[in-house]
Amino acid sequence: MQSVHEIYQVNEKGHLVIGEVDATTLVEKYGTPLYVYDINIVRNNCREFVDTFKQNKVKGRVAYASKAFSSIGVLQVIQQEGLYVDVVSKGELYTAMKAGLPPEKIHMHGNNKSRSELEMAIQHKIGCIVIDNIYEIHLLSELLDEYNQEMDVLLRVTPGIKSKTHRYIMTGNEDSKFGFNLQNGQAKKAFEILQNHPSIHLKGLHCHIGSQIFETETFVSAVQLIFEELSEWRTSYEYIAEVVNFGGGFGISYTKDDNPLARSAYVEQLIEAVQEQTNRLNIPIPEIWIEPGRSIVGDAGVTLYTIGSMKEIPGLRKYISVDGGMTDNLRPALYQAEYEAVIANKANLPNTQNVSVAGKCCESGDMLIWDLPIPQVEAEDILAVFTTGAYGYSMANHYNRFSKPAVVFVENGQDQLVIKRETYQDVVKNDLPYLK
Ligand SMILES: Cc1ncc(COP(=O)(O)O)c(C=O)c1O
Ligand SMILES: N[C@@H](CCCC[NH3+])C(=O)O
Repeated sequence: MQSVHEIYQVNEKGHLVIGEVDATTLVEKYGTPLYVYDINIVRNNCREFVDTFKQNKVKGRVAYASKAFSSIGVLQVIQQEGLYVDVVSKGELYTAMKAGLPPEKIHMHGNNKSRSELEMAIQHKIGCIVIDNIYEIHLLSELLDEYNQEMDVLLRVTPGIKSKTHRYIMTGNEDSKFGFNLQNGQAKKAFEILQNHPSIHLKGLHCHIGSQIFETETFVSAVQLIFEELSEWRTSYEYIAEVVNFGGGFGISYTKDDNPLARSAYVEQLIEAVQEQTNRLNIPIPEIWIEPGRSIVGDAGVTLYTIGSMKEIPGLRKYISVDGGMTDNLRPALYQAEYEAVIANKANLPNTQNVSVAGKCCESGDMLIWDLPIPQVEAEDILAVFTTGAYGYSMANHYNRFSKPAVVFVENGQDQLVIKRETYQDVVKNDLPYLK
């Protein structure tokens, strides 16, 4: 596999170019750390998913999992590309509404939706709620009565599949906090409550087996298990699902060692597996919904940092420190995630040393990259870390009271600020003095 940065160009000055804009110009204009998104990549990723359904002449729906990166600007792009949006909180729902998404194009997830989250979903008349547990069924039912409203739902099931990914991002295994267990009859119990419910309309089943998955066998197993269940419900209750939703989880390439399939290949495998099951069971093919997050925005993002201090421990390691770290990218600390990077202002120089890139938080574990080949560098050089578009800004935090970086979109040579850099006033804005 090629290195991820090989998709980027380097200009005659030897500077990295993102979306036809010199990365060093962006740094001069907006400062660092800076998240930069090439919006053409986001658009192409959306289109690949949508077009695969069209080409296969199957009714499909692509909902962007906005947890990967939620902002008004990105959701406007998502809407322009015709996608739906999935949200997991009031904050994500609020952002989607502010971005102008029609409420019927919004789905809501969550393993512990609160009364007020469900109320907000009902008040805005969103398109679908993915129900996760029995408590939620009762709460939703009570609220729908109160509001004299109805709601389309999917039932989230955990099929008991261990997807081949990091333990923290598996969600389809039996021992998971998400969804109704298929094996032990919990899903069936939920179905029995919902089958003739006056205000909750069960459209079908949902299942998300995990994230950053490189193969399709586990998706195909999920399809088989879901249809086995649906077949039982058909025999016992004459129930026919209108929708099956297989979530997101399609892997992307962070380093040259990652070998994801094409986006279209994940979708084609899902379609094929569903068709096989519906043919076998002789039932109409339901709509197939998916919820990609990472594979929409992940490879579109690059984070630019300024290099500061450096330290060499002879015979052991050379550290270079940057002006961000686990506050803008939690993934290395949380999942030992690996990244590739280049020196944006020296992108045409040969690599002559191996370094470890440290963040500036007070944690030894705040390391962004352990082994990075780079040319000779000095303070003030710019480090560009690739593939930071998913779960970067969305998991950014204020540890050590760092302010959150700015986000810039670039497209066809134009750049635009879409999230302002936080100020220190922003950081303390909710603090109140303790008056005694
Ligand atoms: C229910 C659900 N849908 C979709 C996603 C998006 O996953 P990914 O970003 O891996 O595509 C997630 C996150 O893993 C999720 O929990
Ligand atoms: N935040 C995770 C993925 C979790 C997906 C949400 N269910 C990551 O960065 O890989």
